[in-house]
Amino acid sequence: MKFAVVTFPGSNCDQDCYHVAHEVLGESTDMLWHDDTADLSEYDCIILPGGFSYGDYLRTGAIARFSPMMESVIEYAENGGLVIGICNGFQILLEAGLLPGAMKINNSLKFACKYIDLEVINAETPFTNQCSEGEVLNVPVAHGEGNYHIDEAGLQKLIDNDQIVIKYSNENPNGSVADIAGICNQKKNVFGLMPHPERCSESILGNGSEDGYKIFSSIVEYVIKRGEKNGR
Ligand SMILES: NC(=O)CC[C@H](N)C(=O)O
Repeated sequence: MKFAVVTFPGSNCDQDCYHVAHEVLGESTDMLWHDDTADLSEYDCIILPGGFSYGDYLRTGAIARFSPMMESVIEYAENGGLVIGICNGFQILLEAGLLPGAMKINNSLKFACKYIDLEVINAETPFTNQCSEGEVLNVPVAHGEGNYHIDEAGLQKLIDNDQIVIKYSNENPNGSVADIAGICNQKKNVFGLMPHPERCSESILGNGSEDGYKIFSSIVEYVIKRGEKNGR
């Protein structure tokens, strides 16, 4: 399969995502630059990485959302392409309107940087099929603006459509509504999460968790199965 990672000015997890996709998973992976547009149809999954795009000015993701490459990503997502936005990538997906809701500054007004337990709520998405429902994953968070907000009607929609993919388990590090750590769109092809699975996808890092690998291997598994179904 083929991944692409988009780099924005201020991205700081793009190389980590590339490393996991290319080195750890062993999949073909391209780096794309925010200021280009591209026909993304050759890719099986686009990764919007974490970081501080445009210095987090205005609101996180609010400027990056207008990058030319995001026009291509929006078109790709609307055609059913897989998109995963990690941390700042999630913030960009919200600003781009590919996912519902908005991000506020953490309730603590402090940057939260720690390992945290997550509960898998929906294990039937392209991004979580290697997990089981209720499984707890230990994955680091690192953000100042991860306080996910959505109004009551919006939250009910997320619940009704099984769009809440992962929740904070023991501790909510930012005050997000309903302990939400990651959501997908209604069609389940766009996924945004605040925690960083690319930071815990291999044992050599020595941090005791490789749980992030399950998110990336879910994507590979989904693409393989989809290919088999389509006779590819
Ligand atoms: N690790 C990141 O992606 C940083 C997230 C973000 N820009 C924040 O601090 O909220």
